[in-house]
Amino acid sequence: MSILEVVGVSKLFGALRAVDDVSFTVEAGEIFGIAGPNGSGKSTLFNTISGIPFGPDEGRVVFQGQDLSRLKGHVIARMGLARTFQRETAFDTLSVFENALMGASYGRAARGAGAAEVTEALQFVGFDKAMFRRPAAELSVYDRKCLMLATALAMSPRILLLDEPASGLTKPEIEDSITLIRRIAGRGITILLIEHVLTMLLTLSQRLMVLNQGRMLILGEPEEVVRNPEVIRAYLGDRRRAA
Ligand SMILES: Nc1ncnc2c1ncn2[C@@H]1O[C@H](COP(=O)(O)OP(=O)(O)OP(=O)(O)O)[C@@H](O)[C@H]1O
Repeated sequence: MSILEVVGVSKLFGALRAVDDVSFTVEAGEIFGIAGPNGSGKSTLFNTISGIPFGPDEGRVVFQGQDLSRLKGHVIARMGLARTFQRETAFDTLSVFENALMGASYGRAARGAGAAEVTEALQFVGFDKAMFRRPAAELSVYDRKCLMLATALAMSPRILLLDEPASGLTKPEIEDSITLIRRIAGRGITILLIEHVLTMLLTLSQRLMVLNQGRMLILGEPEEVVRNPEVIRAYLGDRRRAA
């Protein structure tokens, strides 16, 4: 059985169908890539799946056999579906540790887990204990992204939605992120990956879906998808901005 089924999902903002009748399934343990030009509906799709901040207007999202479509974001998180955001979100005045603890209290770890899970998640993404007390405001862009990842991992998710983890990173940092995401997948966590950086998408994704104007253009083997002339012309032609 697929771990995630997205069935005819749409999200409307007034007359705009930001996500328009999108359907796909994700298998347990898969890294599933999502590409598409700016404004094609990628982040809105993540919103509708995670319930943060809203679910779909039409269609269904089924996670491990359960329909998420009408559930609140925190309920979905506690079921084991976590996400990160395009912009690094952190409470600047809180410490690195306190930020990740917030994640643990929002997600699955709230059911009896705490400091141990947070410590493990922070160390897993590369923070040593000396960093735990630093305010998030002092972190570099890369470290803020790592903190967002650790916060999500502290929820003990079964599936993780990553929204542009490589944006704003240098080439070596992108390489480090690729390694880290691989290690996360190695823990058995299924990953949905929105990214513009093709090197990351092609290195990590087992399948790649391209959205355009809210609709699925193509879904398939990544190397074939990015060679598809229609994809190159319409969506990826000016996106090869990664090194
Ligand atoms: N809360 C909102 N209210 C109104 N329109 C919105 C809202 N959120 C997104 N949109 C619109 O929905 C469309 C899809 O936006 P979305 O952010 O999902 O695209 P994206 O593919 O993630 O883009 P990018 O690659 O730039 O992050 C865009 O036209 C956007 O302006």
